[in-house]
Amino acid sequence: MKSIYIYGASGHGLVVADIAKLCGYEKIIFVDDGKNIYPSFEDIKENNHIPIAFGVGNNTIRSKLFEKAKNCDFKIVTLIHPNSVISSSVSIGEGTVVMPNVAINANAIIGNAVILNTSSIIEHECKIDDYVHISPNVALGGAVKVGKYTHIGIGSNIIQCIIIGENVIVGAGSTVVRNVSDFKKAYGNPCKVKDINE
Ligand SMILES: CC(=O)SCCNC(=O)CCNC(=O)[C@H](O)C(C)(C)COP(=O)(O)OP(=O)(O)OC[C@H]1O[C@@H](n2cnc3c(N)ncnc32)[C@H](O)[C@@H]1OP(=O)(O)O
Repeated sequence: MKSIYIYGASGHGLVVADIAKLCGYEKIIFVDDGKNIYPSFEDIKENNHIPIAFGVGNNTIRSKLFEKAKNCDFKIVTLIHPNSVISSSVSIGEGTVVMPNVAINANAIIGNAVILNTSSIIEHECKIDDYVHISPNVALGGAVKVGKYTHIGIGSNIIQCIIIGENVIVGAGSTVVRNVSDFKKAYGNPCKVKDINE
């Protein structure tokens, strides 16, 4: 029986587990360091013959789980929902999850442990760095760049060629028409930009 660990038994983890099943994994084993009903990473770390994927939506936490699994030589799985549409020229990193109805167009580059959530559109030549979360119904125009740890909120639109830095949050339903630098929060239409802790 084909087994997989899903590290993080959150609501997001449930969605990841559904995709894993559609990708042919018959036995889902949740791993969670904070919930006693599941084994912790410490319990499973010697069993690195079973592949692993990540079920945590928080970008910083997901990056730490990814590094832990990598350091213990786990095979890190990239899960792609069969109802996504992906150009053959796209590259997708390890530990990334592509959810239903996602479209990724020509020459886009997607990093490690990224979440491309339901119905997001990643246009041609976009570059999405590691540990990014692109929420449901987001549209990125052509050649948009998104830096590490950034979260693009649900239903946002980003026009072509925009550069969004690292550790940025783009608020739900925002329209981004100018570049956004690192550690900013940007929301509204057109979005206003503030320091992340403002
Ligand atoms: C499957 C999934 O669930 S995926 C997850 C999807 N989740 C998201 O996309 C959430 C994205 N996060 C947001 O949009 C948040 O509201 C943030 C990060 C933009 C702002 O959060 P905070 O800094 O905590 O702002 P806060 O809630 O205090 O609101 C501050 C002001 O901004 C306004 N505001 C907050 N978010 C937005 C937004 N997305 N667009 C426009 N205005 C907003 C508030 O109404 C408030 O206005 P007021 O001062 O006039 O009352």
